[in-house]
Amino acid sequence: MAQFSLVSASVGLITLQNPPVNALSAVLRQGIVDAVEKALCDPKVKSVVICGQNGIFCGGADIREFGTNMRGPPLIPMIHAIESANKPMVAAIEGSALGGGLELALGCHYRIAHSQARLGLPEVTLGLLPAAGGSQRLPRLIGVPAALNLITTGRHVTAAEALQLGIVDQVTDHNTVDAAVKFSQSVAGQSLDGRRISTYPCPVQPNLDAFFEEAMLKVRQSARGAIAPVACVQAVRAAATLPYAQGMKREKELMATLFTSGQARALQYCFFAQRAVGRWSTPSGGRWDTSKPRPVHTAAVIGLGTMGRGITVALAQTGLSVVAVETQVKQLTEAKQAVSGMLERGATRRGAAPTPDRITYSENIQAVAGADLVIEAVFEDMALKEKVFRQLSDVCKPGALLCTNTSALDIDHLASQTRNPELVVGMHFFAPAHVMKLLEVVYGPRSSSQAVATAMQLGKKMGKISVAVGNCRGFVGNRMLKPYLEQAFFLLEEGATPELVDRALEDFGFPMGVFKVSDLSGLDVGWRVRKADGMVESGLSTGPSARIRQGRRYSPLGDLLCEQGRFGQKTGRGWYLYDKPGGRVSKSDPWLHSFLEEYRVQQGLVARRVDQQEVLERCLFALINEGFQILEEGIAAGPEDIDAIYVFGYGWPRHRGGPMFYAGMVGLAKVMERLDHYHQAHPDEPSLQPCSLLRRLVASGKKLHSQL
Ligand SMILES: CCCCCCCC/C=C\C=C\CC(=O)SCCNC(=O)CCNC(=O)[C@H](O)C(C)(C)COP(=O)(O)OP(=O)(O)OC[C@H]1O[C@@H](n2cnc3c(N)ncnc32)[C@H](O)[C@@H]1OP(=O)(O)O
Repeated sequence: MAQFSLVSASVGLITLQNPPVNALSAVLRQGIVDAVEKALCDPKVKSVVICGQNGIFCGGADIREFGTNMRGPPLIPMIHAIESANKPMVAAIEGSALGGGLELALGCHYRIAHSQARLGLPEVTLGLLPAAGGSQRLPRLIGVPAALNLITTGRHVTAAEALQLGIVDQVTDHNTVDAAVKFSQSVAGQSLDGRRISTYPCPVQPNLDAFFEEAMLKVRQSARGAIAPVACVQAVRAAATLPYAQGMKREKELMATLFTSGQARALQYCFFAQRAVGRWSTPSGGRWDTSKPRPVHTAAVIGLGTMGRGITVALAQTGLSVVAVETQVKQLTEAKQAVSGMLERGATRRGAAPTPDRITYSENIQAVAGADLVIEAVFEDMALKEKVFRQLSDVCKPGALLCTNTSALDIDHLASQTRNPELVVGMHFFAPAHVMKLLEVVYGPRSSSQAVATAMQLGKKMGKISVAVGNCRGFVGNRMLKPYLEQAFFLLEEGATPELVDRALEDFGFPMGVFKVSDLSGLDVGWRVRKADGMVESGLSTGPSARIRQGRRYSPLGDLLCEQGRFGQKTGRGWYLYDKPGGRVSKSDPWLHSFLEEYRVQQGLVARRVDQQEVLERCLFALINEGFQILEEGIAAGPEDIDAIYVFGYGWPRHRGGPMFYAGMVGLAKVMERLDHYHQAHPDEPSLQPCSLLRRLVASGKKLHSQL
């Protein structure tokens, strides 16, 4: 609802009340309409201030209402009524004014913001555009380039930037409502003719056509198939070229297409999934709302390779004291330099002071004795990690949480090396650890719920999307990646090229195809793992056993490239060719194509035409099938956990909602039917055999996601 009160004898104060973020639900919209009417009819009221309850102006339209039978007064006439009012309407912006919240403020005649406030039109991130006049008013207020930037990226701006851009009229460090009330009194009675943004002409943009052509090109490139950014450009173009009323008509048309699109549903699902993963639970009964995290003031990192350095930076940026341990002197010296460089660059980006003084370096593991939490980030080798955990168990203070940054190894086995296995959890960071948003928090059967809660809370403080997952080989993300990679290799054997496979995946929306990613992260990484698993046979043998391991199909292609020293970008050659070792720009490699042809001949394989649809179905449906298996085993608590992991850690296109959501969009019956089809053709590939949860869901007609 919206509360109306009279303050300072002549100011009508309208307070939006819809916790937690004052989203513009039907009830709140009705409340605003009623309160505005009251204010305008009351002769005592000479000016009006609109503010939000609990330190937040408004988080925008109520996203939960989308896709339902929307009732209540619509936003556009409500905002027009505010703009056309004959008493000054002032928005007092604290906390956030986002989406419909900022559009409401743009309907006001003046905007006063607190210095800590954030403003933005993030609709594009939900698959929409600012369709309550935002796409038409903002360009008129701040000019086309600045508005286009805000609307197509959805970025939030600080109050200082909003002032500089001209979105707000005043910024205060004091009580915003008081400042707005005072301000409103000072302008009461003045003409409002120049204050109604919809009446402004859009500032002239030179070379309009060329400007929008270039903008559209850029947006299409970065959108990777998302339709909302493109519609946002079209809406701003309408603002720049059409009178306001026609621009509004165009805004409405464009919104109508977006509003019911699958992409909007997927993006809005991601918004809620990102928040849902914070409400974790474990099979043993641990829960986010009943488990109290332990306080962490000092954290320690063991091992300062690439991952350890990133984790050290991420911890220091969170404001913790960090003890960083590296037993090799040369590595330690290099790490100190690298970490301070990363901190400096991070500080420059954020406009903050660097924080190297929070880090103490040591060559001795004894230095971690006082830490509340230790993250082991040594080389991915079980024997080495076992040794470190035995040492930590001796050295650390009672109650200290022991975490391992492994990407696949058994957490429970490591816990068994310590005196307090309940204090051991995995914290699987993604490289670069100070940049990537995802953190898998891995609990073993003996991890206490307090240990999980502590790691989850630390992840949140570090700005990560933390997802609690169970203990199995590769956890959730890497476990699902295995069948995806396998299928990509098999497709090469059957006639595809790395270019064809990568193109299909990039057209789907991944920033990089599987072979480009493999070149970037290094082919030797997987090779080492496969060797340790006894999968690698040196040289190329022929005959039926050459491509079978442990009774299932196996492709040695990656091993053969590694034997040639082709490790990807770092050696300048991998699945692609680079101009030099460390080069970033991939080129097709004729050698690789001849190698594949020779390989097929040697193996008696006849190349056939593989199309994009087969690439997508085999790679993605095999990955999704593993996701269902993971759900069935209870390794992930729900589909949102898997989807968040893939969207935030593996480049899954957000506008497709994550792999499990995508499966629902395609239709579970179709996914199962295609898997069955491919499994019949390739009976030696168990990852193509639909798992029993998928079969049961299809048989019962049940859905995995309520949104679908
Ligand atoms: C045929 C065509 C017809 C079309 C007619 C339609 C006309 C529509 C016209 C205009 C449309 C306008 C579009 C919008 O306004 S879309 C919404 C834009 N706003 C946003 O994207 C902001 C989203 N929220 C946030 O960014 C944050 O929540 C923030 C406000 C910054 C607060 O952050 P924080 O303090 O960290 O809190 P949480 O994010 O955890 O949120 C707390 C809970 O509140 C829920 N929430 C937040 N925002 C909304 C919202 N706008 N609607 C509904 N619910 C919201 C959030 O999910 C949390 O709850 P839970 O944990 O249960 O998920």
